[in-house]
Amino acid sequence: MKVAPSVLSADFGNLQRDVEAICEAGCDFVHVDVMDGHFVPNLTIGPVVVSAIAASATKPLDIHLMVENNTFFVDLFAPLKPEYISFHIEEEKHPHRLIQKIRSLGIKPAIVLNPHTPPESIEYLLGDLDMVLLMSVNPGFGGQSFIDTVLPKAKKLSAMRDKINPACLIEVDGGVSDKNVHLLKDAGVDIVVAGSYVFNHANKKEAIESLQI
Ligand SMILES: O=C(CO)[C@@H](O)[C@H](O)COP(=O)(O)O
Repeated sequence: MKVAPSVLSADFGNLQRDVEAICEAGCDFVHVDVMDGHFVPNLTIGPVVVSAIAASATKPLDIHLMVENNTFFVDLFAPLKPEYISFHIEEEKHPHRLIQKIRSLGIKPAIVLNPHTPPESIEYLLGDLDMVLLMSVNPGFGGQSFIDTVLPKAKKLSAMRDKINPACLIEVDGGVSDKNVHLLKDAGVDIVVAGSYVFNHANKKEAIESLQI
């Protein structure tokens, strides 16, 4: 299991220190939550702060867009050369076109599904994706409880992925800890995003390693 700590739970007064700390502690990706105050009822960071994160990070960025105008934000963040840009299927009229655009910029395209969105909604996109991100909380905030219906959903998606595009990774985000990571692994998940679990832990290396099972 690979681990992408969510910077949303970092101390923003000491962002450089916290980003360096998770990278030194052995995380696999740095997960960056971009919220516009419209698609979700919260507002986070834009390209100025994300470029400061990129400058401190020694691990690849995994940018999760929670925004209304995906194309505008893809253009804003592409120059930072993240590993992944993920966008919500619920907010995109032309997801296939956007996948092609992200790939043409040299970035791996990923799609995010909210807790209620079925995996079948992306059946005909799966072959073109590098990753699918399943939300296990309602997007917008860190520190929420894990919604366990993501487990059968991840299993279903994993079976679809094995048939259609075995190289496509499955990531789960929200309420992840050492208590549920084994269940996620059994369901076929490859990457977990963890915010409060990693940043509230006294020893970040220990926290990250407890998820890298
Ligand atoms: O995208 C989001 C929330 O919208 C997540 O990345 C959270 O930031 C994860 O935080 P925890 O649930 O692990 O505290």
